[in-house]
Amino acid sequence: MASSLDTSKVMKLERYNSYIRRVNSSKLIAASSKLLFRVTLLVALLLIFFFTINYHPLSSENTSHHHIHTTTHNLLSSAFYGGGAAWEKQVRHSSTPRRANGLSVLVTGAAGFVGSHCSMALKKRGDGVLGIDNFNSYYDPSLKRGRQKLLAQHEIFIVEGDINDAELLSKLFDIVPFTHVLHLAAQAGVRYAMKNPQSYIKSNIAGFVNLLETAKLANPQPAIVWASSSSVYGLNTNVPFSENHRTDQPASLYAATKKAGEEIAHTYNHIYGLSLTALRFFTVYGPWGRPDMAYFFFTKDMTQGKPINVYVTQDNKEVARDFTYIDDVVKGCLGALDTAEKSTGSGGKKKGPAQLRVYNLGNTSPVSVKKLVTILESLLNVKAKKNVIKMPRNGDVPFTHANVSLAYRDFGYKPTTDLSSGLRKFVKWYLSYYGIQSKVNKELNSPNDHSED
Ligand SMILES: O=C(O)[C@H]1O[C@H](OP(=O)(O)OP(=O)(O)OC[C@H]2O[C@@H](n3ccc(=O)[nH]c3=O)[C@H](O)[C@@H]2O)[C@H](O)[C@@H](O)[C@@H]1O
Repeated sequence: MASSLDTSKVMKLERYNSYIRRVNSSKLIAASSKLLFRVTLLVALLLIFFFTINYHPLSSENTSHHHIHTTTHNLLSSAFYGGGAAWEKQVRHSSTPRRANGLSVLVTGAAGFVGSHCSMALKKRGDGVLGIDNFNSYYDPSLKRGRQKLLAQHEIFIVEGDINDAELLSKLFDIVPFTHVLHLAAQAGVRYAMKNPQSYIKSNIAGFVNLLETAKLANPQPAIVWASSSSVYGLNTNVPFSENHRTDQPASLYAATKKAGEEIAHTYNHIYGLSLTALRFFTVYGPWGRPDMAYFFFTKDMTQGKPINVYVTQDNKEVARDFTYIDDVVKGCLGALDTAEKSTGSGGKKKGPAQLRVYNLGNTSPVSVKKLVTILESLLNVKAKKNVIKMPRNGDVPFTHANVSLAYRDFGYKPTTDLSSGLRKFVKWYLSYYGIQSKVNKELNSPNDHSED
């Protein structure tokens, strides 16, 4: 009896245990399917989110949107980037020349100062122009958006992207057989290099190499004209600066990266047969200029009654620059593009020697910073609050002065705008762009001034 009672107890206990196991396992299944559902939902939402913000905007004017766009673009692969039939159509339309034997030019840094002016000039004469720009915030991106808007009115499309994005670059070269690249995208500014050295390495060295890597593989290989800088002359005291003077004493990291660019250009020309032309720009100024440059922020500070720092050398001598007006520089860039010979390589292989050139694009008549301020005082009709201080040891050189005979010989480069006339055009643009009604000198609107800027 006792044993049959025990047996039934054991059976009951087993049934109970098995019931508990069933309940537990169905609970477990329910819980894990809930979890699975939530994870799937989350992944789907994330995918939708990334896809939406990475979809290439066709004519985005929205800066905050762009900020998210570039940030996420850095996180994700460029597989999501650009693309789409409408986007490709714009790329093709913008880069197609409208004249016989017109060039098809990829302009890097097209929303920049020199880039936007050159893009317009090329388009006006019937060449095809496609821009690329990352719209970074080194200086007020709304000015870059303003230039983008102007370019869009002339049917020039700017792809929003970085020259470090190899996939994007090769995609552009797959779509368009560019004849030329005008490479102006860079981290500019001499003094900022002490604050953010890495940005110079990223844009001026890594970005340039990335572009050259893409160009060497392209078929046809384009001819490349790119922006070097007068700063490569560094501490050279031999004046005026000629292309054969020494450039091995850079005074700033900025100058060193531009000099490195010139050496890298030599390598790609030598190994892959790329046609490469470096243009050493001398302190370019004018309408739609860069707000980080002295003439620009002096104008801003002077109109707001703020003091400005006017540098002198350690031994109290005046600091001077060979200030060069934008229209002259644009003519130089177009001249260099027009005389650039074809690259000789294909599919990454050199087929013969190719052109390798370096030119100064300056104004040939240096003006002191003190004089620059006097001109601005007269144009703005205000007295500057000047702090005359010794030039901080931050990469600046005491003076620059270009010899441009080589550019004159090879493509007729001849600067025609003196600093007063150029600054008049700049100030006129500045006051109108920023909507400043001021007690500005009536002379600004002199009848001789037919500027379109
Ligand atoms: O030609 C070049 O290679 C370079 O020209 C400019 O560099 P920089 O000539 O130094 O031009 P600014 O920064 O506008 O300075 C112009 C002059 O004003 C002086 N300065 C600058 C700032 C300031 O507060 N006070 C002042 O007196 C500088 O020492 C310099 O002599 C550009 O900023 C560089 O990107 C370019 O590569």
